[in-house]
Amino acid sequence: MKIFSAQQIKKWDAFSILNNPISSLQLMEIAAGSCVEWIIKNYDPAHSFCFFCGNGNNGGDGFALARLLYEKGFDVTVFADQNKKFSAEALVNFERCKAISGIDIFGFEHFNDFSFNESTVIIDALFGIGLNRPVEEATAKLISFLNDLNFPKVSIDIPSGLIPDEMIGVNAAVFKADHTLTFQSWKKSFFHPESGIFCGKIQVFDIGLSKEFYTHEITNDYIIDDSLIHETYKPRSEFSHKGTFGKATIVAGSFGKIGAAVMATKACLRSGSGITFVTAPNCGYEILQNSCPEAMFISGGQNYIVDFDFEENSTFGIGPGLGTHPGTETAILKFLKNTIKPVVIDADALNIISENSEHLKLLPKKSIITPHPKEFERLFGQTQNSFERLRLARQKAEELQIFIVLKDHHTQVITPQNQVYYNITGNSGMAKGGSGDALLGIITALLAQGYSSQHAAIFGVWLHGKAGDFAGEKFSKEAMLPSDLIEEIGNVFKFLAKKNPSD
Ligand SMILES: NC(=O)C1=CN([C@@H]2O[C@H](COP(=O)(O)OP(=O)(O)OC[C@H]3O[C@@H](n4cnc5c(N)ncnc54)[C@H](O)[C@@H]3O)[C@@H](O)[C@H]2O)[C@@H](O)CC1
Ligand SMILES: Nc1ncnc2c1ncn2[C@@H]1O[C@H](COP(=O)(O)OP(=O)(O)O)[C@@H](O)[C@H]1O
Ligand SMILES: [K+]
Repeated sequence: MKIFSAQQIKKWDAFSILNNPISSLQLMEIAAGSCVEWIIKNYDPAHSFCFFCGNGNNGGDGFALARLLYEKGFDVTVFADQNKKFSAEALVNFERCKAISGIDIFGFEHFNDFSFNESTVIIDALFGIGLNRPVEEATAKLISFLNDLNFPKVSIDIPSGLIPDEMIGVNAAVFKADHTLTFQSWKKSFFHPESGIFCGKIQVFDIGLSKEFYTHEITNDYIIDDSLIHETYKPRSEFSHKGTFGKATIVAGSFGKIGAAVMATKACLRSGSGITFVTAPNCGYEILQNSCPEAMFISGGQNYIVDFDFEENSTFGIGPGLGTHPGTETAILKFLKNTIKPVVIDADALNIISENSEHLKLLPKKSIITPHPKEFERLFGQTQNSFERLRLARQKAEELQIFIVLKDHHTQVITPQNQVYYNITGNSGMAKGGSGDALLGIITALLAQGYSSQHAAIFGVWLHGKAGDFAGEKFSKEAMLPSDLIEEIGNVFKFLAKKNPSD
């Protein structure tokens, strides 16, 4: 799914109104209607709703929603500033609310002495994607007051105070929602940790904006959604043999970190690799042979790797638990100097590369690197926030002609063509040592099976997150282990096969 900037979403609204038999007011009614449906499913009629509506169209959504909820029998109170000019649509919906005697409307100055009750739900319709300057002090006070209230909080379209495509200012006043009900598409700020933290759970409602605009409007930002994965996933042919699905070699482990090699190798085996090798130091021989009997062991040294062979037909995934011993460093750099085939690189292999910026030039074109934020910083330098980090990653992916998998809650896959694919699978149960090792194994297996670097990276992060979600459901986010995630990879493939109409 494409992601558009706020400016593009506004163009999309305008295009839909101009080219379809629908008015701005009708769109607002549809938007409010979709929120009503969600609210009815999630809150029983004993709840009372307090609306905080601004003067733009986000406020208009709020007034329309307040009226529709009232008509469904809910108790509704509205706060708004009648002294400021409303947008045309907001004014119509404000007047419609005002005409209903059962809806009380108060000025913002009364928020402090209003008595909220136990069943209150706060609806934030102060600002939407039209916010174009910092929130004024009085509104900031209101937002801070609302944030301190211990009631469920729902934002309409975007939490008020967030800027849709950019980093928020230091100490910016932002409404902190439990749920964000957004229209038509995700906004970029939902994905980034500094701003995404304000959104709670996100629901996206299709309000019927023009499909023609969606198809033709150009963007470089995408969500990795189920439909993209279905287009990417290649079911296995029954007329196949182990050679059909490639050779993968995991290069990992050192004394005390053989677990990293085990997890990467297991994830690689579970992700469909035809023939799997693991190059590790001898101290891991028995552990690896016992835990991953399907993989062939190749000795790379005694307690850490000091040498490994370049094998033309194999796809290499290098890094988990290697350590940064000078001997390992020499081996990694020698390997990179001798290979031109794309490789997958993580963890200590990235740390070795980051010691000298010249090493980056050794990365074969179309390689995939999978840094977490700290590894990214070691490789490419410090940035002030995740928006800046992404900008730098775009620049580096293009410069080096590699794919960067920037690991985060919403991992980003950055292509050499300057595209960004945001992942929306995965959960905090994966915030544990070992999850990254599994990701390296998964991506290596996909690359070995003939997926392009782009598809291996995109499919890999989605698969990893989805398996993490399945593991979280089974064991809880607290208790699930990266090993559980690896065991769930099979269920993700079953999920994909079931959704494939040919099966
Ligand atoms: N037909 C449409 O245009 C639709 C619009 N929709 C809603 O409309 C919203 C966008 O509406 P608008 O563009 O009117 O803008 P918003 O309602 O997001 O609010 C911004 C308004 O406040 C002003 N403003 C901006 N920053 C401010 C600040 N810091 N302090 C005080 N005032 C400030 C702006 O000049 C603008 O009038 C969307 O987020 C969505 O909720 C939806 O109803 C879907 C259909
Ligand atoms: N809160 C989270 N939500 C979603 N995914 C997460 C979260 N925390 C971690 N992950 C995922 O888990 C993996 C962790 O990788 P990494 O930090 O390299 O771990 P390690 O090297 O210890 O195995 C990444 O793929 C990351 O996206
Ligand atoms: K809002």
